[in-house]
Amino acid sequence: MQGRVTLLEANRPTVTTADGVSYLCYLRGRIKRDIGRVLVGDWVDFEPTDAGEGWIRHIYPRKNQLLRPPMANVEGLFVVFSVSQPKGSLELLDKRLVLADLTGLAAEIIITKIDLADRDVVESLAAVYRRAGYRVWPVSGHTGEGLEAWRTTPREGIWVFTGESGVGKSTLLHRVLPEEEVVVQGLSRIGRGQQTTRTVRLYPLGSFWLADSPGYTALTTTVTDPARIREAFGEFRGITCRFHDCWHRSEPDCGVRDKVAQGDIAAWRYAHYLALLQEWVKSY
Ligand SMILES: Nc1nc2c(ncn2[C@@H]2O[C@H](COP(=O)(O)OP(=O)(O)OP(=O)(O)O)[C@@H](O)[C@H]2O)c(=O)[nH]1
Ligand SMILES: [Zn+2]
Repeated sequence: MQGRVTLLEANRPTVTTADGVSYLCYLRGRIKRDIGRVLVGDWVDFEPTDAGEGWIRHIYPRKNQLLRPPMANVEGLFVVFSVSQPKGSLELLDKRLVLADLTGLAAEIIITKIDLADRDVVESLAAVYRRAGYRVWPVSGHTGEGLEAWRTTPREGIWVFTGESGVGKSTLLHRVLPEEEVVVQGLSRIGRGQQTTRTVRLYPLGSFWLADSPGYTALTTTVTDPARIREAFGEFRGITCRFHDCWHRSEPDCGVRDKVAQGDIAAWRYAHYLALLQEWVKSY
């Protein structure tokens, strides 16, 4: 049978099939040797036992892999942002969005705590990111406003919350997942070594899977091609510059800089673009 690893607890994967049945599985020694450890998100073939458990026989190749939380085959990130209490950093937001893009992950932006925020501020922020090509969801984890539209939008695969501490990620999780099923995140020791790993569980949420991963999502990349960073700023697309390969830095007749000067492109987005170029592409 085929299924997806939806939980890894004490080194034992739980595999869930397309019809929603879960099997607590074992990993054969040979697979451990050949593939290493199984990750939440892995697609596997397994052999069910009479006792309702299963033996994993095969792990399918992974499309991608996150280090923290340790997961495979992630489709996208919900980058959670708050304009007040705490006021989020737009620099970190842009960095996360670009890193997601470079890692091959989709990204959508959730602006939460809108019950505490100035609506005009939320709307103008949303407009900037929609212009850059993102789906933006203004919501409140407290009143529930906006959550239905976000949750019921069709998506595929596994989605993970990410964002700064205290922004309201766990509040959103508790709001959309069935109360009795949400396990409090714990630290569990895995293997013989000293490393500790947080468990992640996947929940089906309409058309997609939501991971109840803890706050921090580690994304790292080594960019050698600065064009990838330029492409990650969707609002630059379709703008004409004198040079078709313009970096929008100090080149003459740069359409992007004109748009920034006119206020059509947010000055902070442009500033973050320049900063990221500098930070990641040292030789540039
Ligand atoms: N008014 C209001 N408060 C919220 C909202 N969402 C979360 N909070 C509050 O903000 C605080 C932090 O929320 P959490 O959900 O714990 O934030 P988190 O992102 O999971 O935080 P970390 O675990 O540190 O990463 C809590 O006191 C919540 O009650 C919201 O939509 N409106
Ligand atoms: Zn330009």
